[in-house]
Amino acid sequence: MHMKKKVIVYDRIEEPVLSALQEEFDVRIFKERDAHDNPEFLSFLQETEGVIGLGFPGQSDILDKAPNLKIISNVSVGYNNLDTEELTKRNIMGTNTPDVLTDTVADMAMGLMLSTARRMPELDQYVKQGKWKEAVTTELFGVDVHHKKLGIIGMGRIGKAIAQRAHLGFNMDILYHSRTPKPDAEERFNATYMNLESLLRNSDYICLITPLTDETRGMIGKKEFQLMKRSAIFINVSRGSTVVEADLIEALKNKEIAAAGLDVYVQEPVNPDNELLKMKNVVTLPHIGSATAETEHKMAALAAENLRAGLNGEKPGNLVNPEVWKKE
Ligand SMILES: NC(=O)c1ccc[n+]([C@@H]2O[C@H](COP(=O)([O-])OP(=O)(O)OC[C@H]3O[C@@H](n4cnc5c(N)ncnc54)[C@H](O)[C@@H]3O)[C@@H](O)[C@H]2O)c1
Ligand SMILES: O=C(O)[C@H](O)CO
Repeated sequence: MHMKKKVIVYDRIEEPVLSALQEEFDVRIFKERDAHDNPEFLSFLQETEGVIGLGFPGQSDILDKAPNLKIISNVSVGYNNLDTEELTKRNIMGTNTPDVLTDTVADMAMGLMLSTARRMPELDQYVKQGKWKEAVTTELFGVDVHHKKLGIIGMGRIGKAIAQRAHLGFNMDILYHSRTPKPDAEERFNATYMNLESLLRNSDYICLITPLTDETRGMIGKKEFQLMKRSAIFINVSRGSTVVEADLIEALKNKEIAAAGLDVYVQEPVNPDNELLKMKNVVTLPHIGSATAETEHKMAALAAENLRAGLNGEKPGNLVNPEVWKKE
């Protein structure tokens, strides 16, 4: 009898993609808490050929326990959960889901910027508590977004989609810092390339949207917050660990910056005792940049396509370690 290949769905994958995978493969769903010592997880992992999901810890200690693994298909564009060198060494493919989420994340970055600047969550509470009159006071007025300077750190797919919205929709001046200059962004959004220090000094809004790598880990800390304007509003939609969170808390407490809008945290789910959650000038979201019904579906479908290709001996469209692919 033909044996179905074993596949782990890690954390979750949306329907109807899950049902389709269950038809084709021997699927088992595991959650983050299982990754460490659940004997059922460890025994299934021994025989697993493919993993699909969110944030599977693709590091050597887990890979040692997965001798048959061929592919880890992330349902995310970020792949900081994967040790790509280690995967390549072991001939394991890693894939991600770029492009399909770009506009959704950029919409959310603009939403965070607007809601932080115009204090929307705070005002929402006043209205719902019947305190309309108390809400309409100069102390609770926000600041303008339009015609201000937006500094984008990481002018990639999402960075450019943010620049498009901010420049064409809100008449913002775009400053940016990236590994290399992006002539297309300069042409389309009149964006100005700057070193990090100049960007931090000159921006009214700073939006961080780089991947998390060895280079970007902690790239915004005490020194960087001190360079920002006291009126600056800081938005992080990248990964929590691109920022030194303790330094962000200090900068907000000491009024070195005005406010922050955050979708990501060093620890997720964020610890309820985290001081950021107690600050009125911080708008928080639970890492939902790409989480709309439409985009979740597109990401799940693309990740399943990558998984199928990898398990059928074809080259997946979104390899994050392309050097692993060798034609026989
Ligand atoms: N909050 C969310 O829900 C959410 C959703 C999607 C993506 N993300 C994050 O956004 C990241 C970017 O996604 P993308 O599709 O735009 O990726 P991308 O690869 O198209 O763009 C990343 C950009 O960052 C730049 N960069 C890399 N290292 C840098 C450094 N050291 N200094 C300055 N710039 C640097 C690159 O040059 C590139 O232009 C993802 O890796 C992920 O971590 C978060
Ligand atoms: O990287 C991404 O796609 C999102 O942050 C979901 O993890």
